Amino acid sequence: MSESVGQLRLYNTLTREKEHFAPIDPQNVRMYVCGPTVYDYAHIGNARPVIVFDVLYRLLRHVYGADHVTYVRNITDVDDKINARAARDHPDLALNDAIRRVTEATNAQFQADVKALGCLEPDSQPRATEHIDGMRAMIDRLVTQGVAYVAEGHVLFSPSAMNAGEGPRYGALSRRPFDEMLAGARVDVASYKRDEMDFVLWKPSKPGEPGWPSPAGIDGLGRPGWHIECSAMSMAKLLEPFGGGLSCDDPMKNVFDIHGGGIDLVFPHHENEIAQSCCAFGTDRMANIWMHNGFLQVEGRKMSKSEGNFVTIHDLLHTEAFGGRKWPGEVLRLAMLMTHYREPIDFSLRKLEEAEAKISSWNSRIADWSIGYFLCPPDQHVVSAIENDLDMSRVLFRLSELEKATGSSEEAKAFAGSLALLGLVPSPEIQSWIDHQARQEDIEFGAVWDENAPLLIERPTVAQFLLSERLSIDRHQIDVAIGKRVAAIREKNWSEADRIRDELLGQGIQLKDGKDPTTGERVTTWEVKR
Ligand SMILES: Nc1ncnc2c1ncn2[C@@H]1O[C@H](COP(=O)(O)OP(=O)(O)OP(=O)(O)O)[C@@H](O)[C@H]1O
Ligand SMILES: [Zn+2]
Repeated sequence: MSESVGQLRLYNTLTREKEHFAPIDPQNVRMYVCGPTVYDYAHIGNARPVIVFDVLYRLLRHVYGADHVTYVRNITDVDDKINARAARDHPDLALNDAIRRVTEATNAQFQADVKALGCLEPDSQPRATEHIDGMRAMIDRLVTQGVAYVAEGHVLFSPSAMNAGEGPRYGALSRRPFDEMLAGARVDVASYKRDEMDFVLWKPSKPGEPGWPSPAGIDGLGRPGWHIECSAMSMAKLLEPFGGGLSCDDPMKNVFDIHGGGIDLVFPHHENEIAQSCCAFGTDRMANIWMHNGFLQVEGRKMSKSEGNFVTIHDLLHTEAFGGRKWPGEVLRLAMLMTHYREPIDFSLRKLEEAEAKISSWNSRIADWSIGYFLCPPDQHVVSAIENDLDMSRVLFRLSELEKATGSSEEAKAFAGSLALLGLVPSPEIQSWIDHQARQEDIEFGAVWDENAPLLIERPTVAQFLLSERLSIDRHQIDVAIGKRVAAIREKNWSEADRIRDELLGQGIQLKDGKDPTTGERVTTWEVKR
């Protein structure tokens, strides 16, 4: 753990205050973020929570240690929108096969998209369809407790039954008056509901639709509602392995640290998650801190599929759909991080250009300084700024100070380490992949390398940059080896001289012996073997 333990402050939607963060168990800091519903390409608005919570994840790993943080981001692979898309796109297939096609392809695309945006993989990415048993068990518990009821093959949760009890209040997170919640719920007013506010935990499936044996003694197959999915997946991944869950009545074992998502999820989704989990476990909270990112907007309106004002992450990375050109992942990432995560962002060409100018000036500074990102610890002021509810404007200010440092100074190294902490450099996996590729004879930097590696396609500047960075890390080592070889040649120890030459060649470094035109002395230079 670093010395900054205990400095972290996060804005909590539950209390509407910036709070000091104290993990329930510093050995295992637990965070859950609502992930995508996989039926279509993710748009750049969907990338905002992924990037914001990736920065928080990286910070938590820095503060508490990489092995002491569990980050779960779910994949919603059961949803009516998915069924509709599957039927439309694959009319020739049985619905369940069509659904599998849609969810697998969409999920693979999402994973590739967010990786290109520099996001680490969460520790766990549960799929709703793998946790139906947990959902059924929670639903049974809620029915037994009298806060949910069966009607016409559905199971519904009753907020008014919850509020009639002793426990936490429904509506505490969104703090909306009941009538406003009614309007905002956008729930269909179905005949089987006792109350308009009641929301679906389980619904019957028609023949041919995906379905599982139903809970609460209902005959026939059915499927879960969206909200119960997150309650069950957070239970399975953040509570059960640590002694919590439905069979445990220790309240603290059934609470985790941080729950996140976009601001649109506060109501009804998160309100409903809280209602389900708190009633099922008998706790007063589901998670201690609730964090929500603001919208990414276009001309003042939320970017969304239904508005039709969206551009996909894939299109930004790989096509010329936006601004007539492609945009590298780190530029998109920085453009997102230049605004505080709770503020709205207006997505524009100018924003991307501004981010790109910063990235290229930073990259060339680091290349000039010959510093490796991953070897340097981040600057403490940058860490403190991120710890202050991800205060990116202070981070950017500090980076602009550090950028003025001189090469190989502590500040220069702290600058490089800070960019690594922010995920603004390609990940180590990508870097080692590039190193591997660089050793292949037929690699031409600047070319399209591999259609199956979309991350690197059309990103020659990053590739070249990484190559120079890799070499700058090794440069000293190369110079030392050349010095030893010169000494061996002087002693006429040819076998040792050849051994050193071959060893370097094995690392992709080709030596060239020549003579200085004026002094006539032997000069050895080197280049990357092509
Ligand atoms: N314009 C946006 N700005 C910021 N976050 C967003 C935006 N649109 C969606 N999100 C977030 O993306 C995450 C994934 O949500 P989901 O897959 O349900 O997308 P969505 O809400 O269906 O998108 P859309 O509104 O376009 O239909 C959620 O956390 C949601 O809050
Ligand atoms: Zn959720």
